[in-house]
Amino acid sequence: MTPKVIVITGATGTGKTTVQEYLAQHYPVTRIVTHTTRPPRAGEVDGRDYYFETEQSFQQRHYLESVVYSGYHYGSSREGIAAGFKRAPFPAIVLDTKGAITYARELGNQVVILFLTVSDPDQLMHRVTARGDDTVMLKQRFASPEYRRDLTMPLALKGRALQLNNDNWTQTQRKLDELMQHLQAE
Ligand SMILES: Nc1ncnc2c1ncn2[C@@H]1O[C@H](COP(=O)(O)OP(=O)(O)OP(=O)(O)O)[C@@H](O)[C@H]1O
Ligand SMILES: Nc1nc2c(ncn2[C@@H]2O[C@H](COP(=O)(O)O)[C@@H](O)[C@H]2O)c(=O)[nH]1
Repeated sequence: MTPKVIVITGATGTGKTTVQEYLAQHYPVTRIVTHTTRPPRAGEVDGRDYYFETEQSFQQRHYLESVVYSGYHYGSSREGIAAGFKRAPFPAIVLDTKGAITYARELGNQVVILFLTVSDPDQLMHRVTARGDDTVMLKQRFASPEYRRDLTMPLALKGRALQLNNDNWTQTQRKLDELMQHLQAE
C-alpha cells in the first residue's frame, strides 16, 4: 500500500465533506483540518471542522497554499499533512480547485484528486440550504467567481483528477469503495 493524500474538490454543496467523512468512517483515512477566517456554521467545532482564525491570526501561520474563497481566507499547511500521515496512510483534505491544482503541482504522485460534480447545479443551492447555511452568506457564495469557477474541472486537473458524479449517494459510496480497494492494493 502506497500512502497518498486524498484531495477532494468541486463546487460548494457537491458533497466534498460528506465524501471525506464517509472515507474516514470506513477506511484508514484521516481528515486534515484546514484554517479559515469564515465564521463557524451552526454545529461546527473549532479544531474539528476547521481552525477558525481571525484575520490577524490567519496571517501568522505558514501555509503550503492559501486562497480567498467568497471573501474569506482558507489555508492548509505541510504540518497538517505530516500529522495526517502519522495517523493514517490516507489523509484526506477538502480544497477548492485552486488549492487542488497547487497540491497536484507541489506533491505530484503523492496525491489522488477527486473532482465532485452534480448533473444539475440548481441542486446545490437546495443541498446547502438544507444544511442550514445562513442565507446572506449563501447569496454571497453563489454570486462569487469561485463558485462558478469550481463547477467545471479546471484545465490543469484534466487527465489528473478523477471526476465523480454525486447525484446519487448510494452510487457514490460504491464508487468510493472501488477507489479505496484500488488504493489499498497499490
Ligand atoms: N448525493 C447526495 N444527495 C443528496 N444530498 C447530498 C448528497 N451528498 C451530500 N449531500 C448533502 O448535501 C449537503 C452539502 O454537502 P457537503 O457539506 O458535503 O458539501 P461540500 O461540497 O463540502 O460543501 P461546501 O464546499 O459548501 O462546504 C449536505 O447537507 C449533505 O448531506
Ligand atoms: N485551497 C483551499 N481551499 C479550502 C481550504 N479549506 C477549505 N477549502 C475550500 O474552501 C471552500 C469553502 O469552504 P466552506 O467550508 O466555507 O464551504 C470549499 O471549496 C472548500 O473545499 C484550504 O485550506 N485551502
